Amino acid sequence: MCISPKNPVLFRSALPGSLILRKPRFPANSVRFHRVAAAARETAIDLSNPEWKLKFERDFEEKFNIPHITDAFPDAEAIPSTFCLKMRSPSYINNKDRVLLKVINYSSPDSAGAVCIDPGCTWIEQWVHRAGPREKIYFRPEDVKAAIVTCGGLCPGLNDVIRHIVITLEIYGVKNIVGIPFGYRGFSDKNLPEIPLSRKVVQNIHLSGGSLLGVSRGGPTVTEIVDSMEERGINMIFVLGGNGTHAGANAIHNECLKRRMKVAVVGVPKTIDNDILHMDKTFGFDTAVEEAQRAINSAYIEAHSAYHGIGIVKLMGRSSGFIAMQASLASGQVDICLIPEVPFNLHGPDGVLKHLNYLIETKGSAVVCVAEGAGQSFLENTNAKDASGNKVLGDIGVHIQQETKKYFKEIGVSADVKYIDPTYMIRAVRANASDGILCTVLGQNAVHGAFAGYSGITVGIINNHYAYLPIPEVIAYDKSVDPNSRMWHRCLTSTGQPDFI
Ligand SMILES: Nc1ncnc2c1ncn2[C@@H]1O[C@H](COP(=O)(O)OP(=O)(O)O)[C@@H](O)[C@H]1O
Ligand SMILES: O=P(O)(O)OC[C@H]1O[C@](O)(COP(=O)(O)O)[C@@H](O)[C@@H]1O
Ligand SMILES: [Mg+2]
Repeated sequence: MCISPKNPVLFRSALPGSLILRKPRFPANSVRFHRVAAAARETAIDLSNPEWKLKFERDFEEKFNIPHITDAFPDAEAIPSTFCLKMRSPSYINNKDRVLLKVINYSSPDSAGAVCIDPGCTWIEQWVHRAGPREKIYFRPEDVKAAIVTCGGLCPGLNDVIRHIVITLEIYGVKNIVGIPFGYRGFSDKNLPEIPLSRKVVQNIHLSGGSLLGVSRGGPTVTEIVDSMEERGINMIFVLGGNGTHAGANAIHNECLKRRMKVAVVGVPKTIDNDILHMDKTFGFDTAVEEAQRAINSAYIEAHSAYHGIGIVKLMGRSSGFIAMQASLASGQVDICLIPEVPFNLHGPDGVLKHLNYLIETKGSAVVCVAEGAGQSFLENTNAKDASGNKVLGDIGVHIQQETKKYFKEIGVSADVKYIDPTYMIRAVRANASDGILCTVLGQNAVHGAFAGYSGITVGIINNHYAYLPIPEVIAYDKSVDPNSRMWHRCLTSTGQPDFI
């Protein structure tokens, strides 16, 4: 039966024979109204003002405006673009071109996944800046010293992005291109020399995973980084990293402005967790999902071939379960998908373990896919942080494995439990074809953005189009799986799992 948001929910638990009355854990209406209220609050919209829609759209345009060199240097000279292709002259993007951020016109807040500004769910246009080459540029290629730095954890596609930044810079005519070794650390560690980059150096780097430049967490302060940039004469910097790296990039941009340095700081979002706001996806995510399927398939084969086999796979996702959700959906072999956004119990009548027993009784085997950030409340909180200040997580995969073994022993049912942790294997692979294309376009657009004179921006794919966004807007908070979204519900449809609360 269908779940009505208006009533308590009657639905059949996956446990045999039990028809139970439950309140929906995510009462759709209240969540949606909460979202309406939150959106209105966030934008300080006075809905009683008849002009509120116009005002919202104007405020949005302002918020998503992308900082330009001329904001601080009104006299900065614009010259005709030096970006030229051998075969033909390129077509340019007009600075006024925009990409629509939200493309669904929800007719009511009850509509699945609806995010509304007002209770009537009025259609509001939210436009962001279109990425690509501009006719006028604000840097003379011969005056440019461009640097590339890759920070945070590894991610498939880093080399592809580096490669295309270098190739595109050369097409503009830049000769002085360097890589900063091992993330922000390379700015302060005197034992780590710059890596000279050219088309020749980067020609084949996309054929392997990892980063040609190396990565790191932690490192120097923003002041030290900008001191070092000043010393080295860097006036264009491409920063590849996640939310932490982008917070750093934005601080670098602000510090450069404070020092009146004419520098373009451009980010390219990198995280297999896919937790960056507003974009369809970040590069490396598709590859990670594809690779994760291999681990899930192995867990399935192991579980399916064993008597009462249970396969458990842990996938990355510090605070968001995108990889676990998408890999579960893609594989079609997962019975239970656990993500940080959706609380669950292991024990008790509605817990995961009881359901595992049901699966063993009915199917003979089961596969669990768990995101690393899920179920952290079951584990000891050590308060430990990594060098970047990220919380060090406990191993939920090991915990579920141990609890599963214990549980089946206690109830006297034999169970053959296998645990696979493929996390670092997934991160280290080279980008697949779709990520390869994404990386190519992002790398090229990062260079176009810098030459166009933008700074403090990042580049992303939005509704299949490429856009520039101001950094603060993409890192305001971590993007996470919406438990009310169609995608999570599709995942639940695929696994057939009940609520574990
Ligand atoms: N709020 C911040 N301000 C400035 N730099 C930051 C900030 N957060 C993280 N960083 C720096 O960014 C780099 C990468 O951050 P990290 O969180 O490890 O990875 P990611 O960028 O993938 O989220 C590290 O060198 C870290 O010191
Ligand atoms: O062992 P490391 O290098 O700290 O990486 C672990 C983390 O890297 C990630 O894959 C991605 O994190 P970043 O986006 O911060 O690089 C997380 O899912 C995971 O918690
Ligand atoms: Mg991060």
